[in-house]
Amino acid sequence: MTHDILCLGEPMLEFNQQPDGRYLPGHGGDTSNCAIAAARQGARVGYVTHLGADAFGDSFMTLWRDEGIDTSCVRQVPDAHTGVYFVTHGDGGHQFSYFRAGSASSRMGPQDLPRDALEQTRILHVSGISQAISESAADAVFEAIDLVRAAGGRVSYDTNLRLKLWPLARARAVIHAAMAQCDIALPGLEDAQQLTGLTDPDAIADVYLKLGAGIVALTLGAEGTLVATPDDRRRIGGRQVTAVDATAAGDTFDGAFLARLVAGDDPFVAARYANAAAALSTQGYGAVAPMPHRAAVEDFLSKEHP
Ligand SMILES: O=C(O)C(=O)C[C@H](O)[C@H](O)COP(=O)(O)O
Repeated sequence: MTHDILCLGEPMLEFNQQPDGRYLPGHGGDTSNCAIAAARQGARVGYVTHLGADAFGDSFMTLWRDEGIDTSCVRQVPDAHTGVYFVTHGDGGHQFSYFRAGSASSRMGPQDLPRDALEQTRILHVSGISQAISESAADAVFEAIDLVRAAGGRVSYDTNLRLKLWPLARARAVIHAAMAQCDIALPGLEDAQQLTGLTDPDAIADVYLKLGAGIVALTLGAEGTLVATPDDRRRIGGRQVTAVDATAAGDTFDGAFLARLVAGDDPFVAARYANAAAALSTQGYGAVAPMPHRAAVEDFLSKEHP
């Protein structure tokens, strides 16, 4: 199968704190979230990872199959577990606590890559988290990027800076080395401010264009997105909704944005669509459950008053 989008990284079982203190089980992991968001917009999506041969791993296989995501590049391994994380909600928004060290995904290395699938995909999507989980996973991402680009595919990269997983200096070195090989840069504003030391969104977009990306979509939270190409740049306004949980809003943006790019939209039109999808995804708890399908996004956009 030729994929429009192949995502590579670590999925994790999610336990998301509810207003009554109980934890709602679900599925998370940034690149898995992106894969599901893209599939819900109609893209042909596959996922590359290792899971534990455990009930959590089984539940991801069922989830992805239900979402129409190709799992032929996923392996369940007997000697390591599937990662887990908890989401708690406080004054500063949501927080993540991880139980992922030694997980099956973090033990992946370059030798585990599905070379044929990587050489055939139109877009490979990876992130700072895909590289932060272990040195072997970081190496696997670099190798995957080389394979995809040598075969003529494009690479998309979300910074997703997680300082619980690695220190800033190492994150900066690895993320920027990888982004120098990427076509589509998807930094979040707070991540990019820490990674570049700059505050101004336009100056940050310039950094990522200079690194080599042909499209930069810098997400600005509720303010929307700054989309920049070497020839043009525009701020695409955010959508106002009543948000209860922003977990995976960035990943939903990524998946929807990439799905619309492969469908032929220009990056500015794709960002308007993806802003709407991301806003809708904040209206319920959990990473995956509230992600909208295409019809809901179209409906929301049709009610827009510019
Ligand atoms: O932190 C990790 O390692 C995860 O993968 C857990 C989450 O599912 C994503 O981080 C959500 O990502 P955002 O879209 O940026 O909210």
